[in-house]
Amino acid sequence: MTTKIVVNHVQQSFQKQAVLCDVSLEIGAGQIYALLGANGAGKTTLIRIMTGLRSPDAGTVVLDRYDLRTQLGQAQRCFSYNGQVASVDDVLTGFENLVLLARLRHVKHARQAATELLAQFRLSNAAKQRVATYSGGMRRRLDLAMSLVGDPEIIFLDEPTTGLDPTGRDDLWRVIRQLRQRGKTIFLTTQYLEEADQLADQIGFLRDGKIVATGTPMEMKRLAGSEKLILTFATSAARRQALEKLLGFSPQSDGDLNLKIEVASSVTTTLAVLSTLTQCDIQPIDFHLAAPTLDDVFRQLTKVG
Ligand SMILES: Nc1ncnc2c1ncn2[C@@H]1O[C@H](COP(=O)(O)OP(=O)(O)OP(=O)(O)O)[C@@H](O)[C@H]1O
Repeated sequence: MTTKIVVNHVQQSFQKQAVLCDVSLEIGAGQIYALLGANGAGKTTLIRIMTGLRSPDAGTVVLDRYDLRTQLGQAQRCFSYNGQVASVDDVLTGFENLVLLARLRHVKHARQAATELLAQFRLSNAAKQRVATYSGGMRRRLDLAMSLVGDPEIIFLDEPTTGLDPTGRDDLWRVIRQLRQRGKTIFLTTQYLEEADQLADQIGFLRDGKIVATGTPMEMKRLAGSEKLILTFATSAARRQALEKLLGFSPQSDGDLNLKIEVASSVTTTLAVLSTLTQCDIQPIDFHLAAPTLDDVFRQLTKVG
């Protein structure tokens, strides 16, 4: 796989306060990379550096083979940046916004390109409406459509679904997945674990100015440990009794009525646990397997760090 984005040992401080200490990452062509981090972790700072809007104190960024320090002009032609603040003009219609930008970017057949983008983002019916009348979700979709004018290879999205309702968010996720299917390379920042889980091929956790963990959503979840078998009992007395009988499985109490058991091999352990309980005539009223979530990874990273 060709590498599209390389960030090498980037550092950035503001008033002697280090925000990015040493950030390196690589993203392959056609991949979605989600950078996760809490408020103020430095996500926007990194995206601004990766798009040439800010020069870092140290380190380099290469986009599609172009080093931003020396080839910013060439690099700018291959990416688009969609920031947290919408870049659309309220007074113009959706169509006019797109045509204007297409002409500024010297796109041939600007009107046709605008019409196609409106259709792709399910905005054809609103094409002739002023943007001031659009809902938040429609504005965000138009904003994303704007960032695709000129058909860039690399797309940067800074917290793309912040402020959207669940329908607007699902819409945007669908569009982002379609872009990936068309071979676009996407770097997005998010505070939402679920968003990273749903969209990303690679996830990076930014904390204390560093990427403290990186991997696929599956690898990240493995970092949080194995699956857990959750057993629920009708009374706390039954739960206590079960706890004594299951000591060999290292059960942990989880609330008043639940027991939690880590299972390396889910089927074998679940069968063994249930068979032990049956032999002792103890019946749980419910049981289920819980896969680790990215929340667990966050907790794990906080514990380790
Ligand atoms: N131009 C600047 N001058 C001084 N401090 C700055 C500047 N830009 C960012 N910072 C500081 O750097 C830190 C990281 O900010 P940044 O906006 O990159 O975080 P973020 O992870 O994007 O946060 P959020 O999720 O809230 O958008 C913050 O403490 C912020 O106040």
